[in-house]
Amino acid sequence: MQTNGSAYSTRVRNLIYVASPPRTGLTQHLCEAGWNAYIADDLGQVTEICHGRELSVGLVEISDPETGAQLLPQLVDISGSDLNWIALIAPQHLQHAEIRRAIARFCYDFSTLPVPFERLAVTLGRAHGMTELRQKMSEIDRDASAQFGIVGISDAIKAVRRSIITFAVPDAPVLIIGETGTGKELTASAIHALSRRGTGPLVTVNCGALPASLIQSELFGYEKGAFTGAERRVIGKLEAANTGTIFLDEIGDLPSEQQVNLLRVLQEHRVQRVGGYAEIDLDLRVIAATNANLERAVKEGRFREDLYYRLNVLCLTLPPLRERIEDIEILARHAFQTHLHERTHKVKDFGQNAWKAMRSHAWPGNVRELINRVRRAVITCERPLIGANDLGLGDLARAGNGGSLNDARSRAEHELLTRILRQTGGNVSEAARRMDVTRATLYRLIRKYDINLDTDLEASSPVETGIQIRRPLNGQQVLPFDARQLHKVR
Ligand SMILES: Nc1ncnc2c1ncn2[C@@H]1O[C@H](COP(=O)(O)OP(=O)(O)OP(=O)(O)O)[C@@H](O)[C@H]1O
Repeated sequence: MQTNGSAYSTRVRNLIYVASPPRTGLTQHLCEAGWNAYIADDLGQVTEICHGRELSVGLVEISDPETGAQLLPQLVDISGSDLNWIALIAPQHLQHAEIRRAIARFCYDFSTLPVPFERLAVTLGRAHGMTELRQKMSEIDRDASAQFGIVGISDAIKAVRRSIITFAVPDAPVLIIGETGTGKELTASAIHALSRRGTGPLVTVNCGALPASLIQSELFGYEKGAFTGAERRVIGKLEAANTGTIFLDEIGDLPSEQQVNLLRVLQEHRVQRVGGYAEIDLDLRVIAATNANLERAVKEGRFREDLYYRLNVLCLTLPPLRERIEDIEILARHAFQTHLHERTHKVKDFGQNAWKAMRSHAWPGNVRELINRVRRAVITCERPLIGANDLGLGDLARAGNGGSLNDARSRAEHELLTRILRQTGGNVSEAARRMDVTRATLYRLIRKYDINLDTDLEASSPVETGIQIRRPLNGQQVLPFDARQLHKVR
């Protein structure tokens, strides 16, 4: 039921009034004071009313302290945390500790019955004002916290955004260090876009995804007839990045022979196509990224020291998501909004246990994993609130702290799995052989870590034959995610 009071007010203020039965006098007052009051007497009606409406205040009458204490968290779960609840309660019921606790935890305010409407009107007005203020603040926060498409409010991510601005000005090489999915490519794109080369190309090469035999021609290009099958001249990635930026992802995986060649290009600013004689002048900036410990690779002789120092002029480290838990909510909300148009049901927010699970999860796949989990939940969740199960984190809603031995094992397992899958270009049979597990186990791990072979191994090259997963693994829809928020050429 709805009572409409918009004739008395220039601005519409929507309120939900939960009572069984509703007080006729009160609904009339609400109407006269300019409230659109939606009246509900059970949770089903609350769900229906809350869906798709901009409500600012909830008014709930507690007729029994015990059921009331259970009702309040359910109301907040249905309405989402943006709505301010005000409890109306008889004074004697306030003797029950349970209901006092629930009101303190889940309500914006309360009034004891009978309540003069003038007083209640003030409380309602304040609650409405607070909701509006919060919405405005979150809009402002959202804008400020998403500069260059890099969302986050933690000190660490703020420092990253400051570094991006600083590093965009000079033309010096940048080395970005961070685990998989922490936003290395996004950061490189932002530096490029802000730099004087921003109108030039940004070319990405995933050094870990290319077999050694192909890297040379991929980077340097080749002339017609340079080798069997070279039927025409092909421009390499370095040449394609001329006047712009080349982003060398997974630089630690570059084979040593190519490390020498790259070093020469960086020193001489010139490139020679395979099978060609001409030296082509290059004017480009290099941004490299690694999720491996390059210093250790240098010490162990796997990575050239001179190349390391040439690349590591400006260095930026991206912290893993588990070390900046304060970013989880804003990132999840950002992913939720981004993919809301894909929802198939009435999903409108995250439930309490989803937040709990997200805070407990170790996020071995970092922001990429979070985006993919939220996206999948938005599409598949059939209820108004996304739960931990919809995110595939059901177990964590009950336990987990991110720092346990199991979490560490999971991280190591995930890292190895992604690396091998990249190296094999997504070839499951080959990856299973290298990891010494059966294909069934590999499929299980891929599902466990929510790895999407179409997008998570984006730059992988399908050079090796064998079974390539291009279809859903568990009967669910494949959810590709477009990482390219800023322009680039692959
Ligand atoms: N702070 C952030 N805000 C918004 N989106 C982010 C953020 N960090 C990462 N992402 C998104 O997460 C996904 C993974 O990011 P990106 O590809 O830049 O990570 P990466 O560190 O380069 O990963 P990998 O090492 O696996 O290549 C992308 O979709 C990117 O847009």
